[in-house]
Amino acid sequence: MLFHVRMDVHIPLDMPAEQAAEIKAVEKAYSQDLQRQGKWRHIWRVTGQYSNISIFDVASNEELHTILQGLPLYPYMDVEVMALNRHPSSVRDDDS
Ligand SMILES: O=C(O)CC1=CCC(=O)O1
Repeated sequence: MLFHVRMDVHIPLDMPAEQAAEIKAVEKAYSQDLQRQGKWRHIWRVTGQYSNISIFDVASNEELHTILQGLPLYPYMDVEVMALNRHPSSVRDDDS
């Protein structure tokens, strides 16, 4: 199942820089592990914003929910999820 996910990150301004850097490092490793597993298919920075647009390929709504709640930055994010279906006009074999 494919999902389009937008994550807007709002790290509190009073969080110590060292703590923020540590959370971001753990977040990166978590994300890259899921990318290597093929579950986090794409991640794109939204130009000019501390936001990303991601495509997840997971087995269920529950799996996506668990992945998102496991993000180290999750407590500091607004997350928007859209479920995707294959478009009948698509010529791509890898988008379902
Ligand atoms: O920087 C972001 O957009 C938040 C984030 C999600 C995965 C990652 O590595 O950073």
